[in-house]
Amino acid sequence: MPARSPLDTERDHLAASRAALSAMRADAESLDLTGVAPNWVSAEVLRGDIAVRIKSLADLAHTPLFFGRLDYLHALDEDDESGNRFYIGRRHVHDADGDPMVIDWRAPVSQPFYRATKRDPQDIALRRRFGYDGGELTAYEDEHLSDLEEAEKSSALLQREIERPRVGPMRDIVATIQPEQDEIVRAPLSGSVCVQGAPGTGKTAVGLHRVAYLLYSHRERLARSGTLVVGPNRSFLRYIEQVLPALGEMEVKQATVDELVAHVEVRGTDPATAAGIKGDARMAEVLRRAVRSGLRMPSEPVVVVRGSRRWRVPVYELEEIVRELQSRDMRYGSAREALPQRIAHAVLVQMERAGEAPDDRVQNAVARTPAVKAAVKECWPQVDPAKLVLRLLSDADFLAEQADGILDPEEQKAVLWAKPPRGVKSARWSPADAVLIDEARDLVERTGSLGHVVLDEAQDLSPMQYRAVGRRCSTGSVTILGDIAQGTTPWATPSWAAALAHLGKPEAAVEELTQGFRVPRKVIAYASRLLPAIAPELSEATSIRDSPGSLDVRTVPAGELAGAVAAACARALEHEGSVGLIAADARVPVLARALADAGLAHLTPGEETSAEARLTLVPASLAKGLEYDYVVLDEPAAVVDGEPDERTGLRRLYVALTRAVSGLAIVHATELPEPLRAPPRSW
Ligand SMILES: Nc1ncnc2c1ncn2[C@@H]1O[C@H](COP(=O)(O)OP(=O)(O)OP(=O)(O)O)[C@@H](O)[C@H]1O
Repeated sequence: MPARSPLDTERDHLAASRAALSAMRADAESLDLTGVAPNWVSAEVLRGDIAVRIKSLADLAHTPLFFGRLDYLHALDEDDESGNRFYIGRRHVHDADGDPMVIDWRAPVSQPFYRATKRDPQDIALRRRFGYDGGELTAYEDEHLSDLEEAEKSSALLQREIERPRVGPMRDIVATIQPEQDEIVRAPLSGSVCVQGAPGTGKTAVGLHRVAYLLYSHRERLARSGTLVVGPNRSFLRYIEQVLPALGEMEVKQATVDELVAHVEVRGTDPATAAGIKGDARMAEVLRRAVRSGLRMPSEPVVVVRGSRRWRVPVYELEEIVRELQSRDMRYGSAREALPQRIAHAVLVQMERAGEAPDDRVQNAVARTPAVKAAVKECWPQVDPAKLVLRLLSDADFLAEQADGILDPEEQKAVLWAKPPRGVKSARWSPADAVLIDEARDLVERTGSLGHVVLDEAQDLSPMQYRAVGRRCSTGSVTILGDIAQGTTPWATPSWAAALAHLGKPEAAVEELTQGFRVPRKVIAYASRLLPAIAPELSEATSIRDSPGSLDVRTVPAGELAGAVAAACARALEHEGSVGLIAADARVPVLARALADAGLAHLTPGEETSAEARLTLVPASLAKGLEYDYVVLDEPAAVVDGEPDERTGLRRLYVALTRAVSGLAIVHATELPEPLRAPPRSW
């Protein structure tokens, strides 16, 4: 028999691991729950858990079960049967004896796969990467990390994975997480991390893998407290939603900031000035005052009648109770709940002095008497957060009182409704109003905190929005991902220090990612010409992609623009992979018609690209976070003009210029914005 090649041996291990995974699944499916759970509720919960486990044990034919191997120089544990060789994959697989066949990428033993270098081999003799074609193992590549003779070389498999055309939703990157990314992924749960990174440096990917890592390392704690990924809009969330399930994590919630604060129906918008003021952190103080504006000192004593006796709590004593509650760092609603008990306690003290021995039940009964209730209503009225904000935005005198010394008269005028609505239901609430209501709610009743929140495209939030996200992780931690240069709201944060302060996590470490995985060299160099105008403090991203990429800039006569753009899309579609046509929002209808005239069907963002439908028409306002193999960019000057000021316009353009994985074609009739006028460098 001919000797088996190393590749054959690895394929044997793959086949054996697959068989072991099927056995694990069969085991889970055959679990008999009869008599295990004490009641039907627990039985249902258990059944649900098992269904999730069965699903997570599915063997996805096209997803490699392992993508790497580590041979340690020394066995990690003398008694450990598994020795010093580990296969690294998306999930743990063990054989019938419980011995590991594949180790989860998140386990501590897997860490050197991502971090070990020749300079710091971390006790690794061999790191092997596997190449697959579909589900088939076709290649491997070795690095002998402890062999100083072996020259360091860049990995062709890694490069191939990074250059692979992208169709469909975002994929995981477990096989190729880079050392600087891995440090963020595996940062401890207790600390909050803020990542500044140029376009395509893997911020979103890193954030999602971090959640998966934290869930693995702190499963029970986070299962109880919950985890959440916050993204800029639904189409973005749809683009990333399959990454965590592919990593075996089905329970992570996703939401936009607007969805987090959806206490009222949002049907309106604000002019930029009003939105800016409503999003300003000073509004938190205005609301704090407004919530407390109904507090009054008691005007009459409380008289409680029980049997033949009357008990009287004098005004000065009631005042003391109210003052004491006011001085405490308590939510308005909790203090309101405590007040009747405090008054009842004062009655109880009198009863005890008179020789009675009342117990808790008596105190509760006294707290519920009409006299006590009336006093509470007078001194500490109930606050409905939406009604309060409604009043603040419609009643000029009330606003003036609450905003005195905080907002100047011009600012007050800007936030007041021109025509006050009749009630909460009929009001045309804007997104910024909903955030104000959320703040007011939190002043009344504490918002529950999750264990960990990932906030993506964080540069665009207003201070009030940061506060809304911050209270959802007040006792947990947060991963903040963003790029100051891509801030396109009028209130985009000027610095991460400011954002972190509003989030309530000023101590978070700020890390920077600079290696770009998406945008080819030629394209990122061209886009980076905008940096001095939009974020002079940031350094240009480097591209770790080998290919320089293609960059084509064409000028056409104004009357021919839409047709030339459609033709550029047709040319892009000749290549493999996805195509995104990005244009100023206002130009989308014209271009939709031009595509139809050219016989090109198109999708809208959020609709999944597939081998048959590969062209998406993307309004510039929705391009953030997305990527396409080929991008056709329509009329850059229109993208800039679509924004209220030039800096925001150039930032929007920077986002549009940095969505391409392989090639970018720019078609324009109007002169290009100044930094882009000189022709691109040839490579
Ligand atoms: N280590 C890696 N290996 C392979 N691909 C990677 C790696 N890191 C990132 N990528 C890929 O690079 C692309 C860009 O990543 P991602 O969208 O996370 O970047 P980003 O920094 O969030 O970009 P943007 O600022 O534009 O939102 C994605 O296709 C991602 O899968």
